[in-house]
Amino acid sequence: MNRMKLSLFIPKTEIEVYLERLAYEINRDFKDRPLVVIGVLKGSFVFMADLIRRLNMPVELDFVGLASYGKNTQSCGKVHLTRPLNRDIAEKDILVIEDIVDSGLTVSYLLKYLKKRRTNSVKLCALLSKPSRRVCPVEIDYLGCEVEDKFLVGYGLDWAECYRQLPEIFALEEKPDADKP
Ligand SMILES: O=P(O)(O)OC[C@H]1O[C@H](OP(=O)(O)OP(=O)(O)O)[C@H](O)[C@@H]1O
Ligand code: HPA
Ligand SMILES: [Mg+2]
Repeated sequence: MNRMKLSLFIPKTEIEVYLERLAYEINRDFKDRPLVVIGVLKGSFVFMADLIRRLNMPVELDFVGLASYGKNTQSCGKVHLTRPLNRDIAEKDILVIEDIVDSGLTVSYLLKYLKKRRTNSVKLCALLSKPSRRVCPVEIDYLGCEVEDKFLVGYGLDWAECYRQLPEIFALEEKPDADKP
């Protein structure tokens, strides 16, 4: 990918509206029930940090590392487990945190992985969903917003490991090439 530009896609103020609503829904549904919140690294870490500080119930955190994009804007089709879950989650209520559900491959892989662990319940919270790109059907229990088919970066989302630190979400777009006819 060359000659790329960033266009603001979801500003901070809008991200905050999604955070408040999602936290409200999770607090309402779980009340004081303790939750094990599992973030999918690396993309979810910024969203997760902001969301958990709005949760009222006792929360334990853990992480699982999954990757399938690398330097591409499309999944390679195979999900790699880069960090396994290092704790027993039997009988626990689990909330999985994703930055984005795109093809659905990552989350489908994870839900299958968690199903083997005799949890009490597993719910999924994602900030973004790109339904037009879905390959694996996924039920998202708590969703920030649906987005169109654009490659997004910032707020934890990367392209080739870059842009995760941006505080807002941008679309990565090709610059019109002056040399092209
Ligand atoms: O629905 P999918 O098509 O599977 O795409 C969603 C996943 O892809 C991204 O992870 P990535 O593989 O880029 O790893 P990263 O989180 O380390 O950036 C993103 O953070 C999600 O985990
Ligand atoms: O739009 C995206 N941006 C960054 N990472 C992603 N992984 C799936 N979709 C995306
Ligand atoms: Mg990525």
